[in-house]
Amino acid sequence: MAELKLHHIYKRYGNVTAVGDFNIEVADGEFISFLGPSGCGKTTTLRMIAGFEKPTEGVIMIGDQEISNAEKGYFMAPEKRGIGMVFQSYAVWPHMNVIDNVGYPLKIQNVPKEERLKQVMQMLELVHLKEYGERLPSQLSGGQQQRVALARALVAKPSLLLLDEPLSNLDAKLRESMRFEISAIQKELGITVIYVTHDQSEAMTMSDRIVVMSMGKVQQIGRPYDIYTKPANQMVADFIGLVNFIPATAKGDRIFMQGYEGVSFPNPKKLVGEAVLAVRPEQITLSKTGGMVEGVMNHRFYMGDSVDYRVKVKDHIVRVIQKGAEYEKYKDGETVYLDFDNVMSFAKDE
Ligand SMILES: Nc1ncnc2c1ncn2[C@@H]1O[C@H](COP(=O)(O)OP(=O)(O)OP(=O)(O)O)[C@@H](O)[C@H]1O
Repeated sequence: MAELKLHHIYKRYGNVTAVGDFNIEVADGEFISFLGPSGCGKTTTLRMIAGFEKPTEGVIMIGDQEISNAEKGYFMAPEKRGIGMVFQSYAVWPHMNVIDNVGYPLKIQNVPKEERLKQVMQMLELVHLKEYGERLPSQLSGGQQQRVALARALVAKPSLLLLDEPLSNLDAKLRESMRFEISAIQKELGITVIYVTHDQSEAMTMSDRIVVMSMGKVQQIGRPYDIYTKPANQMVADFIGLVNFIPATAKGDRIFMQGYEGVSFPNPKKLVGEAVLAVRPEQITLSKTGGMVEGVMNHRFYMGDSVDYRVKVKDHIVRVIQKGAEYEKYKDGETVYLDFDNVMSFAKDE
């Protein structure tokens, strides 16, 4: 059972603030992803939880126990924290077979051989590698090696598991299937997981909540649905999913699309003056006969299950994605009309 709390965590390297004021309370059994572009501070935060980096400020707690308190100068050694970890470079030992690799954490805890083998085989069953116990890592695929690393992290029964881009070395298909396997294992064991990734679809499919980070700062913490449909700012809207930003002006209870003074949307945030409208490509409907704004078909990309259109609307290129559309329905250069649904709005600098 592990609840994890980060309270006003900062990490500074000289005058670089790698992480600034990170706060979260993670519930027992929750799957949390840290998501953000390269250099946003995900790994640094994870390493502070693991105990490989000391926070410059703030407190980290597992359950009721402080594992790090910068003000008091208290810092628990990584091996005492009882945390499991799998990193991007999932070093499995090349000279040990799968059983010995997975059993290693138990061996250093002096667990007797028979008991060790029993626990190792349980873990190998969980990660679907029961038949591979005698093999050396060189006789396994990348995905199988990844699962050995996962089994090794899990065998010590950590209540908190930290995963840092553990699927990044795998091909697209394997990554996809491993997502579901990791989720299933996490649910079955009821462990708390912190998962670092820059892959938004990975975070969306696996997480109970996502922490979106940018430039060392938490931008939003929320359920995947809330992050996607109610992004806190333009950075989050842009990073999670695809989005068109359209300049606009807010007046009273409406926001007017720039260049189309007749086209306006509700103003729930009571913005004033320069604003930005944001609409997802799949929330735009195309038509030949009429709609809110007129545009010219610029490009079409056939994606199999959908067509990805670029439509020139005045000076902007608007991206529209239609599921199940026929590629030939619109021709390049043809006049088309667009209707916008679920339009989001932000202040210009939000
Ligand atoms: N030891 C260090 N000394 C100075 N700056 C550092 C150090 N470690 C990290 N940083 C800086 O802190 C910031 C956050 O780095 P971090 O590795 O946490 O990012 P990240 O989000 O995990 O990125 P990536 O996805 O590329 O791994 C970066 O700007 C990085 O250059």
